[in-house]
Amino acid sequence: MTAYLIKGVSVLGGDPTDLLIRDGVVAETGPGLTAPDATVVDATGLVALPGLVDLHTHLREPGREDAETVESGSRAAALGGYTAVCAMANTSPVADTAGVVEQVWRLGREAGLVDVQPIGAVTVGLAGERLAELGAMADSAARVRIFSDDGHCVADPKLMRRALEYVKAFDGIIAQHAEEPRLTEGAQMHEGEVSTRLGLTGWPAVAEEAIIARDVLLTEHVGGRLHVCHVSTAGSVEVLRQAKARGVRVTAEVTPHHLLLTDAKAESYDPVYKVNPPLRTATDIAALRAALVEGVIDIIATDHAPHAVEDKECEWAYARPGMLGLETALSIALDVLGPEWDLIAERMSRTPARIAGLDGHGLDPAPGVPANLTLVDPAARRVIEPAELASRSRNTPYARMTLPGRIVATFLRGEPTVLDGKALK
Ligand SMILES: NC(=O)N[C@@H](CC(=O)O)C(=O)O
Ligand SMILES: [Zn+2]
Ligand SMILES: [Zn+2]
Repeated sequence: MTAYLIKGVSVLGGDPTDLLIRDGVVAETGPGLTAPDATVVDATGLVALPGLVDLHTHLREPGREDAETVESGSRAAALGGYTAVCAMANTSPVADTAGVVEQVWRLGREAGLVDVQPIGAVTVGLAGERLAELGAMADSAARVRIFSDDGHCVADPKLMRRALEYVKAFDGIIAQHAEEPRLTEGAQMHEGEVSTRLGLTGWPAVAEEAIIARDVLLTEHVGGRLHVCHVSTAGSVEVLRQAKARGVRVTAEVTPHHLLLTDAKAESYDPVYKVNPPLRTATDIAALRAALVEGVIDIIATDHAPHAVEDKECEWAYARPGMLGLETALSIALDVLGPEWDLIAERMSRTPARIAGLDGHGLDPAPGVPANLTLVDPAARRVIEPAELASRSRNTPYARMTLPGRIVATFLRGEPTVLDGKALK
């Protein structure tokens, strides 16, 4: 195994120092290190962060390998500074058995670019009718601990209660896509002034808030663990604030796009802006940003949702919801939060690693710690070119935008997956 000597790097914004990486771990830190056998990486001006961890990624394999594969999504993740991603279960076939989650887990190991931790479905086929084999997925080689019907809401309160109860046996988490289905029938975008003007059917904020409120109460009742996916409204933040004040075991994520883009984007009728939950208002964005800083929202998760051209470049009403996220998330976080490196590490690495129970991830570089880390050039600015993304899909909402920050290198257990901004596999 090659040793790497990273010279002149700022760990989380601190004074320049050196990091020696050997045998998969950070062997030594401090200024002026030497190691004749090591490959030197000049990291002058770069910031080292613990490798990013995404709790919410769609990799599309098995079933839609034209949109993304475990390998292409892993490469996009590594280029985005990630060392671990949790793969959502809405594949085809659905990841609702030990066999499918083990397949995804194995494909992740073979790609070897990030740790791929499969999420299991809550219900068979995401149909919301009966519980999937949660125990078998937990006992499988993939050791599933997070279960989600993401893409669909577990709308039946009795099923949701049983799922929360069942996974307590192994300290599992139910990650909910909070969308009351009856309140969002035919919905195309956020229900508000813009939807009224455009004449598009609205997806009201209360459809999200009502499910979060219900699930928080169910979680409190059974003493389980709930994670709320892609929180998008100011009202949801208030529900979460109250729940946390009462000590309910609930965590929540916000996506980069919900921190930056508003429903006004729908005025273009460009389906690249169609997403679930929909882009909301500037008031919601302000509340989400404040909640993220405060910790009412625990993490940033990408909800990276690749879609093939024919599913996205069509009329708004027929387009699938979802947008790419892995290769731009850190830039959006820098744009929204500024160079608050400790906060970024907390919300994009340490806390998601802790929630998902990913040992060896989310740890600041220090002697003896597994070398899962990423090097960022905070001074760089880059223009997003969809054709240059590693994802198999092109549905980024940031096309031709200039964004701050560039991932220069990513290390997974001491081996570079990205160097000089290029993926090594
Ligand atoms: N976010 C989306 O708009 N789409 C996701 C599903 C989901 O996260 O709900 C997808 O799988 O495409
Ligand atoms: Zn969802
Ligand atoms: Zn999703």
